[in-house]
Amino acid sequence: MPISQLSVKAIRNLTELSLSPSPQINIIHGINGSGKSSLLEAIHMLGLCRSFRTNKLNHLIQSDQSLCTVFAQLDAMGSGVNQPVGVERSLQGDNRIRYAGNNIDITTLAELLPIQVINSETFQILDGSPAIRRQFIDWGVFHADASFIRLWRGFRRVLKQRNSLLKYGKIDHRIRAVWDKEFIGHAEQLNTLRESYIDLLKPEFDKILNDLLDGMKLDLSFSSGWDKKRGLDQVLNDNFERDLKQGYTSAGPQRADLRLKIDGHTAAERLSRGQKKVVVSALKLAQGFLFYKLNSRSCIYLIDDLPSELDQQHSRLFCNYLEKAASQCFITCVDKTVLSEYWSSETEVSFFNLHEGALSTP
Ligand SMILES: Nc1ncnc2c1ncn2[C@@H]1O[C@H](COP(=O)(O)OP(=O)(O)OP(=O)(O)O)[C@@H](O)[C@H]1O
Repeated sequence: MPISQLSVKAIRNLTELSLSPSPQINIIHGINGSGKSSLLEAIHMLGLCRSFRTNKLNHLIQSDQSLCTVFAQLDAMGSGVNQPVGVERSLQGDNRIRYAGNNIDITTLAELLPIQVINSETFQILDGSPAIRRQFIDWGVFHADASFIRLWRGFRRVLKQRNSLLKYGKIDHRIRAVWDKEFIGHAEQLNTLRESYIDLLKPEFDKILNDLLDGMKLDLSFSSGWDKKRGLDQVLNDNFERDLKQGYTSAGPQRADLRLKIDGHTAAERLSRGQKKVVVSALKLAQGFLFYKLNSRSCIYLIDDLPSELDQQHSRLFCNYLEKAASQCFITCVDKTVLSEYWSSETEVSFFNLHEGALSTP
């Protein structure tokens, strides 16, 4: 069981709250403004030290409070052994992260508590900028390959350095050769990790989408961020004068993207809102299934307002998949009856009613 005990203090309207969630399905219900999304945000904070709703974490801290905390008992490896994990964030921006009695960093925390969010923002995977799709890919690569984070940080450093040389305007060709070599080395390795991940993700996604969207076929493909036929060395050379004028590197993994097409058209242009929700949910489910295959443990799903955009049939199919994923899920909705019937009798489903930031007994 991932989270067996959860306590939240001073996150938005959640003054102080404790609950013992089910290892499987948790339905958080309540009227608008009762604090449902805030509870998901608290769990997200516990896993990643950030919110999925805002970059300004001070908005998360309850008005008149100087810090917020989230604490849980966590069986991170699914071995049956719980360890305490806690995150504290102050108005000054200090994070304190503790696991099993030790201070840990955010990367270690993210490894311990792999979290997937499905909410209205998840549509951005289809409609939004390539940066959002790269984030989606890199979530998977981070959890699939331990070398990713070091490589990614190295690549960011080299890219920053190359871009500042380009901005400066004059580059000695020997210095340029050194940085291009570094850039290409990092870029090729990063690209290989991303390509391998998408190769593994694709069959998972195709299968889930086929089941969820009545056999609809979408073509998922990965684009590296440069013309692979010419090779990155040649591309950097060909682009050099333009890059110098613009002051940044126009090709490389920083331009990678995920393409989703249907009958040759961009999925974002073709699909209805409900279909888009199914597609992005299928992508997130595929990541969860693949995560399980690669790591023999499950990730946690935070699903904000599951019924919105989905009809009954698709909600049911989606819930069936969540059951199969054997993940711990926290699902919010206004009316609990909508989500009461979709589960098999073996599934442990817990309901939590929120009212003005507090749990009320059923
Ligand atoms: N920093 C804060 N301090 C105190 N209260 C806050 C803070 N930020 C937001 N709130 C309040 O917390 C409440 C809970 O918001 P939340 O978005 O969690 O509700 P919800 O149950 O998900 O609602 P909905 O069903 O409308 O999506 C809101 O009334 C909001 O005004």
